[in-house]
Amino acid sequence: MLRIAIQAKGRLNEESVELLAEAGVSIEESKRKLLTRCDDFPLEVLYLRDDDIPQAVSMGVADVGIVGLNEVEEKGFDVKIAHKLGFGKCRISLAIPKADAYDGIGYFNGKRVATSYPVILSRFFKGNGINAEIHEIAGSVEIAPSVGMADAIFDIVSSGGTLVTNGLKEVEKVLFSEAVMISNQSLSEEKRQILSQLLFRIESVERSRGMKYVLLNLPHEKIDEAIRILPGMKSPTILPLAQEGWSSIHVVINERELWSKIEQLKTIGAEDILVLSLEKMIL
Ligand SMILES: Nc1ncnc2c1ncn2[C@@H]1O[C@H](COP(=O)(O)OP(=O)(O)OP(=O)(O)O)[C@@H](O)[C@H]1O
Ligand SMILES: O=P(O)(O)OC[C@H]1O[C@H](OP(=O)(O)OP(=O)(O)O)[C@H](O)[C@@H]1O
Ligand SMILES: [Mg+2]
Repeated sequence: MLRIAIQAKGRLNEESVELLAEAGVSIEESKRKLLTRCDDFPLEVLYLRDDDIPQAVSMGVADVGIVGLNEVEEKGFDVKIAHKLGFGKCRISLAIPKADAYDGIGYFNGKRVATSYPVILSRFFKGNGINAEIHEIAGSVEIAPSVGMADAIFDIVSSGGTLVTNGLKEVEKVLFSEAVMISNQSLSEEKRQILSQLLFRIESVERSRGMKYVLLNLPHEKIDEAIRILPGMKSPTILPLAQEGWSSIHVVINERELWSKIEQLKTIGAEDILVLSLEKMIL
């Protein structure tokens, strides 16, 4: 049995639960306690505050965890980053009052900077030879300059909307973060195997993201041209249709290229085109 810690509530909770469900590991909402066993996979789910996940994993209270890279860096516990998960993307940035002129990082010398990430910030300042005063606050960091609590801030930015609302501008992007799967450094062989099974499932889900399954009908003599339009992809499946002289082609296409490929296929005579979502790609 592997024990995974995920955020109890907040920004990463929903997507963590969803990812596990897509990997065939379902947690019944009705059964939800702080520690829940999954029915269909040897996994126990422990719900924690995100701040506590790195320590729980490093101590072995949980074997693995889903948490923002920012928390892993800030807390500094010895854990392994087993997989980047691609959601909860944000950055931690330095921001200053909009009206201030910014002429480089020397701006911060002698300034008071409010943040919930003092470790990452002091490492950054140290690395850049900046001597600033760091004020640790737990939340509502963006309000600090306008109430005179600080001259600048160091906090999470995603759309940048919160900064604009508070009359601030982003001047240095210090850390790019996303949700990551962390693991304890010394998992037993059995737990390591469950984790690699879980990661295999997660990778199959990730691979299918943005991919579409396309079916279309085409005259036999156009098949070579169709294959040329679809280079770089695994060879398409070609099945004869009951109608003489026609085939059905099945192919997986990246959503980004979908319309341009379909337009090209139509010009060579493709008909009856069906585009389906792909749930999983297991290689
Ligand atoms: N605006 C955002 N856009 C994208 N990701 C974000 C954003 N804000 C935070 N995150 C990511 O989501 C994580 C959790 O954010 P959340 O605001 O839920 O944390 P919290 O308030 O500290 O929660 P908790 O109650 O668990 O301590 C952050 O550590 C960060 O990795
Ligand atoms: O650049 P933006 O898209 O505006 O996002 C950034 C904001 O998002 C987070 O706060 P959240 O909304 O989670 O509220 P919180 O202060 O309760 O954490 C973070 O602390 C920033 O304040
Ligand atoms: Mg927190």
